[in-house]
Amino acid sequence: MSGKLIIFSAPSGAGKSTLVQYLLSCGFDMEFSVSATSRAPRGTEKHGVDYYYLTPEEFRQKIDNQEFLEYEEVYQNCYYGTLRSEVERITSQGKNIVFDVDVVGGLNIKKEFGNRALALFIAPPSVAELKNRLQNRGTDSAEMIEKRIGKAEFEMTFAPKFDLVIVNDDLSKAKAEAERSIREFLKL
Ligand SMILES: Nc1ncnc2c1ncn2[C@@H]1O[C@H](COP(=O)(O)OP(=O)(O)OP(=O)(O)O)[C@@H](O)[C@H]1O
Ligand SMILES: Nc1nc2c(ncn2[C@@H]2O[C@H](COP(=O)(O)O)[C@@H](O)[C@H]2O)c(=O)[nH]1
Repeated sequence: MSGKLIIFSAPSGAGKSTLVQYLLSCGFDMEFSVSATSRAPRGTEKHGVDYYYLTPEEFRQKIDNQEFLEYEEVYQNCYYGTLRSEVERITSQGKNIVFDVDVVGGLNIKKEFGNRALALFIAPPSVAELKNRLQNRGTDSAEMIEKRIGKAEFEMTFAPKFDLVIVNDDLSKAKAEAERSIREFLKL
């Protein structure tokens, strides 16, 4: 028994978490892949629900033990990665798995799983709007927002490598498009 993989990647602030949370409420037979990170929990985030929170040393130890399917040092000394054990835990039960990962991580998962994975790129309507969204979200310092925006311009160049690009301008249209593409991929 093995489930399928659905990957959401986007520059930070484009709205992938918003779309993933919506899709998880739609009744699809799929579970969220909880990533590991060495960043500190924000607000009400919980260990094992939003992320597995590790120290940078613990994270590097797992890299050395080859426990990651993919990982990135997304910002300096701030790692994010997908544990092989998480993917195995979910897909071995025949359940589909949904990922919310950065652009390079998403392409690495797609490369490993080929047609068993659907890779969706969520694009913002513009970089200016991306900055607005990060500022309005209120979770990051001005310095961190600048880092995220700097990375976004590079990440946008990877959009053509994905199976589908969804422009998240009107949120309800983006939700409908994501839902439709997943139904088609899962043949529902
Ligand atoms: N279509 C939209 N129009 C306006 N605001 C939006 C839209 N989609 C999402 N947002 C808002 O933009 C902000 C960023 O969205 P979200 O946190 O989902 O982005 P993300 O891509 O998951 O970012 P990160 O990678 O940093 O976790 C949130 O405050 C969210 O409510
Ligand atoms: N390559 C990976 N990137 C990941 C993973 N989990 C999350 N992320 C990405 O990191 C940034 C920042 O996230 P935040 O929670 O600090 O806002 C964002 O783009 C995430 O998608 C992962 O397992 N691998």
